[in-house]
Amino acid sequence: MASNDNDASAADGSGHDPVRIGIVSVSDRASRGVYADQGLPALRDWLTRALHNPIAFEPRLIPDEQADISAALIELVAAGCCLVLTTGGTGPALRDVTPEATLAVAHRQMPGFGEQMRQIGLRFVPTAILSRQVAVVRDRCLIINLPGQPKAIAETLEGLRDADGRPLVPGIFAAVPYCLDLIGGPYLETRDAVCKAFRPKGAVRATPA
Ligand SMILES: Nc1ncnc2c1ncn2[C@@H]1O[C@H](COP(=O)(O)OP(=O)(O)OP(=O)(O)O)[C@@H](O)[C@H]1O
Ligand SMILES: Nc1nc2c(c(=O)[nH]1)N[C@H]1C(S)=C(S)[C@@H](COP(=O)(O)O)O[C@H]1N2
Repeated sequence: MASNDNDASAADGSGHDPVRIGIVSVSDRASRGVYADQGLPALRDWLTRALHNPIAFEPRLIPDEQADISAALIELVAAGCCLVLTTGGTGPALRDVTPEATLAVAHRQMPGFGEQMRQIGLRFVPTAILSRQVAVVRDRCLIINLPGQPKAIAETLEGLRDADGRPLVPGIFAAVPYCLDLIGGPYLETRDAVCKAFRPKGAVRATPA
């Protein structure tokens, strides 16, 4: 049974729930300034395009250090984030520890996300099989690992469309709003042109006027 007990009206008067979202870029080189971080802008851009909800972003740029990543995730959940998206550090290299850091703070695992993310990735690159990305729930927050390639962020969230814009492989974000409903989070509303969220009929709320 979906529990939408967070029915607070939006601060912007739009009728959409305001949401706080953690965005975490995990990269040794970007955090040292060797190259400019593209992870946080890509996450911010995609979420802003995809959601009607007013978003307060909580950005973090951190090196591939397991303890630092876990600490950031714990802090973001405690700060009231309903969703945290990480990018980077999911591969098999010895410095890649984002999945371990995420599992260390998990209350529950959500294996379906990892399964689907690798299926999507394989439509773009054969090396998607190397990504160990996971998704977990901590308290009322969903935490999802995305790969580090900046282009992989939209690919994974949005999926793949044919030349006419019809979905070929559903992106994982389609399942995120209903997941948040079920764990007591805010009601996310997506822009269908970017990502059509799926909810069972009984869980769909009337559109704000
Ligand atoms: N935050 C980022 N900003 C820009 N490009 C990135 C970022 N993170 C990763 N990339 C690019 O994607 C590639 C694969 O990402 P991965 O997370 O495996 O990084 P990496 O090779 O471990 O290096 P680093 O942790 O120093 O970014 C990188 O080699 C880099 O070209
Ligand atoms: N959609 C998508 N998934 C992808 C990729 C990509 O380009 N697009 N790159 C893959 C590669 S090359 C690797 S090594 C793994 C792990 O990447 P990470 O260490 O940057 O997280 O993600 C994979 N998943």
